[in-house]
Amino acid sequence: MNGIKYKLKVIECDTYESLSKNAAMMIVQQIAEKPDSVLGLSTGGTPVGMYKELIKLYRSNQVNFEKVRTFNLDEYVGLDRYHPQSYHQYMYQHLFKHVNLPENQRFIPLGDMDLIESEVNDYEEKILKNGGIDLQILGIGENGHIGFNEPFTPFNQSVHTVKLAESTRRANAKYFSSIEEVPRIAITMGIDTIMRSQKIVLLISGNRKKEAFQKLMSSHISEEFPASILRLHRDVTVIVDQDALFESSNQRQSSLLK
Ligand SMILES: O=P(O)(O)OC[C@H]1O[C@](O)(CO)[C@@H](O)[C@@H]1O
Repeated sequence: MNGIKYKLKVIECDTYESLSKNAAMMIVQQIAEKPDSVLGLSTGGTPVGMYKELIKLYRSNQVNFEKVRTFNLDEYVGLDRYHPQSYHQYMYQHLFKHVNLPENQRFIPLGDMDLIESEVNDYEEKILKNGGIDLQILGIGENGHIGFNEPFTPFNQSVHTVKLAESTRRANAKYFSSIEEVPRIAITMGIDTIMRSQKIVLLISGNRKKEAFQKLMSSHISEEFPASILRLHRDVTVIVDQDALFESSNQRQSSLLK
């Protein structure tokens, strides 16, 4: 990072389907250019459509994962890899079981409580040993978190454990039977790990993310809003759908008409 603020490239999509297709195509293009690419992957609701598109593209022979390596951003601490809400299971269900990505080329941090201390160092080291991330896919939390880097996480952190914000636990409670079941701690790539990726693609979808998108575009950089650091990365593409745009197309239309 050299302190220079870069312009974020923004792709506005009419629908979530179009956002998902655009994101999947960026991955396909990356793998076409570099078949042994290292991809950084994210979970949550937003990239589900992107994974569906990737599977379709794989089935129609438009992408080959044979040499690809993947590193996921984060995992809950306290859920083992077989827990249905673990990100290990998420990745298996939404992508890995459908494509030809060899098992020993997929990496997700381990959330097992007894392994967590060594995992923090091991995971960062594995990313470095694989040459770093070529293309990192990100989602964003309503509070601006990327990975599980909650507001006020120091920008210079590598892989670490984090106490989840209550708002994040509430947002993710829909995947569990009750909020009490949502883990309180997670392991995540740090902001520094993310910023070392060659390219970053940030997906922003839905009404709930309007404010986050607006703050991101305001260009003020602060640890209070973790995603604001992306301004200091030279190659970030934000793919946003209509629902998350802070001005609805009607509003834009009427301001054009004035
Ligand atoms: O897409 P969602 O479900 O809103 O999640 C937003 C972000 O929060 C996380 O679930 C926490 O890491 C990310 O994986 C995701 O990018």
